[in-house]
Amino acid sequence: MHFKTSPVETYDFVSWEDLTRRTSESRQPLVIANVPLGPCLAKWEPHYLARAVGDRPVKVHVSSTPAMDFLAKNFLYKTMPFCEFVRRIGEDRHKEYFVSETELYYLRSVGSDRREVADLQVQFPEIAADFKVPGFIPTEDYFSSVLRVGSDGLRVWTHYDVMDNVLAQVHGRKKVYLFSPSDAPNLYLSGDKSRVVDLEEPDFERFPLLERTLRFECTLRPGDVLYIPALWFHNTICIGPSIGVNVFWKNLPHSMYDNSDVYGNKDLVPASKVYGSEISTFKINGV
Ligand SMILES: O=C(O)CCC(=O)C(=O)O
Ligand SMILES: [Fe+2]
Repeated sequence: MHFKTSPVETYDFVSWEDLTRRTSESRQPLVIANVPLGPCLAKWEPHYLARAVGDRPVKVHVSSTPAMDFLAKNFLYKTMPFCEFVRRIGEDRHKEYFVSETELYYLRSVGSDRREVADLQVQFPEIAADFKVPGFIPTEDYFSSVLRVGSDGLRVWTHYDVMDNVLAQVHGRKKVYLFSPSDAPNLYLSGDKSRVVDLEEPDFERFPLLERTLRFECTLRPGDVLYIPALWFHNTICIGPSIGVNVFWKNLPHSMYDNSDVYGNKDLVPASKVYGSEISTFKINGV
């Protein structure tokens, strides 16, 4: 058994205007190569980040298996100094560890309390100026900028977000699988997350409807930016220690978004009025 696959369309960066046109016309995922992301492309690697940010504590995901599964909760959240976290990202085996000497780590930066949105300028002022927010995002619609750092092989579960998003790769590579929102009935969803975590060799016996899906795929290299339209499912795998930033923005009228949503993944206001609040309660601690 297998499913159909398709590469994500890829273009070389031309201009921000060109990107505005392409993303608003197609609303399909796109990879844009050679994007001018600023000095981060030359500077960011684990040692540089460790020196620049220092020992400020960060809350990270710690997983004994590469495939993190939000629904099965097969990982822990632990707080450690940022410099210690990026040092461990580069190790195959750890002298000090929480669950196993080969455990993997993942940072999805967050605000300093449950109401603060992730913003590179606020939580990582030492390095924020290195990263140029892609210039086609309307300033008034900008929502958050999220630092994403992960160990080699670390996989983030299949989910969707409710805002448009660009995922910029700065260091290392990242494999990304995507599915259209029209594949939702075939993805065994629980809220905004899929029970199917392994999309490389999925269990077709357990998830036979997967055969009906079309899996889009791409591998991001430093300087590549992936446009992930709102509601598209995505699943990511770090290839080598990986550093990137994603930026969410409000592509719809702002009154459509839930004001208490700091992750960009709560149902839109009209949807939660239809479904009721119990569905939205799935969505705390999302990515
Ligand atoms: O890059 C990752 O690790 C996850 C990215 C993601 O979920 C997003 O950009 O919305
Ligand atoms: Fe996401």
